[in-house]
Amino acid sequence: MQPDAANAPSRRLARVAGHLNPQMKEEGGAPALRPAACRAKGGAPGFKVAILGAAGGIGQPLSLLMKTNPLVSVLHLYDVVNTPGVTADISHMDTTAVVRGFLGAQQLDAALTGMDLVIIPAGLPRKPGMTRDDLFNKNAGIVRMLCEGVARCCPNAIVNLISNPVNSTVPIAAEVFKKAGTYNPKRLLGVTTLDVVRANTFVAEVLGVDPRDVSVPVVGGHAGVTILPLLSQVTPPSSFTQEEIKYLTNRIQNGGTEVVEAKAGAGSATLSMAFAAAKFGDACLRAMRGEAGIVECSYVASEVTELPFFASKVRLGRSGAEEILPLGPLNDFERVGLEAAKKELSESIQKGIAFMNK
Ligand SMILES: NC(=O)C1=CN([C@@H]2O[C@H](COP(=O)(O)OP(=O)(O)OC[C@H]3O[C@@H](n4cnc5c(N)ncnc54)[C@H](O)[C@@H]3O)[C@@H](O)[C@H]2O)C=CC1
Ligand SMILES: O=C([O-])CC(=O)C(=O)O
Repeated sequence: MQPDAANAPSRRLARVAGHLNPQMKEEGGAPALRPAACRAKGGAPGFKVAILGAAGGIGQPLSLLMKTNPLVSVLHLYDVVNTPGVTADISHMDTTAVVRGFLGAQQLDAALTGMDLVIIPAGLPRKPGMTRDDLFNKNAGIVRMLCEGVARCCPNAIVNLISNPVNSTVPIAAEVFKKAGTYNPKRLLGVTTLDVVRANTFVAEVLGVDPRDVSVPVVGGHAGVTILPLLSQVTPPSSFTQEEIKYLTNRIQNGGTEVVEAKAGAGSATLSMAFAAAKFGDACLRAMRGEAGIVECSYVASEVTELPFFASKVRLGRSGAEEILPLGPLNDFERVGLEAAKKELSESIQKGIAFMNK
């Protein structure tokens, strides 16, 4: 080898070094790679996904799981703390997605620009003794600010909203998008997948079968009595005693509280939630790619009941929630549950809308 050649900077290394994110370095963070220059070689281009609240209890394992998703080509990790470390760590995983970190409000727009899917687990979690609604005062403002960013920078992105109280934060997000003139109800999806994941698990335990073979529709909303599992519609078709129905309904409705109490002040469900959000995010991406027949439960703008938002089965497509499926036949127990769910949901929806219009 010529001495000159040995001393010349490697073109390949220069390419990587040249793509350090100077903003992250200025703020004392670890360097990150610019996505545009670092597209996966050979594979399909994939989707650009942002996670807002990526350094949190849900955000970190969710970032890890989305980094393993082959449909993701670029993964933007945004938070107001700790993204340099999380980004450096996750970026070393030898999977396709290129990871880039963004820290603090001044980098929100850069995090969101060009995104196809935005997943939002930012906000405070519950402690024992709190309801999800007790999080409203803190999380409403966070969701508003982040959704204003979505409206500015990626108005056509599909949004998966996790931050609690979901029953109110989804209406808040809808109002933000309406005010910005970017609202498309198909693109705003409240994540209730954890309720379905729990329902599948608990029902499978009772039936003594593999939870992967069980599918329980869970409708209504995402808090207490608004979480309404439709055990009469479980697949494969299964019958339950009245005692089993009461036990399962109660356990599914209070699954979040079960975890909050077990964690005894250290937060709420994070790992199972990350699993559920990754599952739902993957379903959205597959639908956006054109895969047909993808049906998931989600809390969306809806005409299934008289309420403006309701969780039910939705058919996902290229543009998000393309069809809201009807509830199907309910038994007497479920009809009573539906009335209780609607009463509480109505108040939570109004609270969200009022927050945006005060
Ligand atoms: N939809 C659902 O099924 C579930 C929802 N949740 C909700 O998800 C939320 C997050 O829970 P955890 O991850 O356990 O909380 P966490 O406190 O561990 O993480 C939240 C993260 O959000 C970040 N954050 C705060 N303000 C922000 C802002 N303005 N912009 C960007 N990031 C910001 C924090 O810095 C933190 O890293 C909570 O509201 C919780 O109630 C939790 C479990 C299930
Ligand atoms: O219970 C909480 O506060 C978190 C949550 O939404 C859940 O685990 O379902």
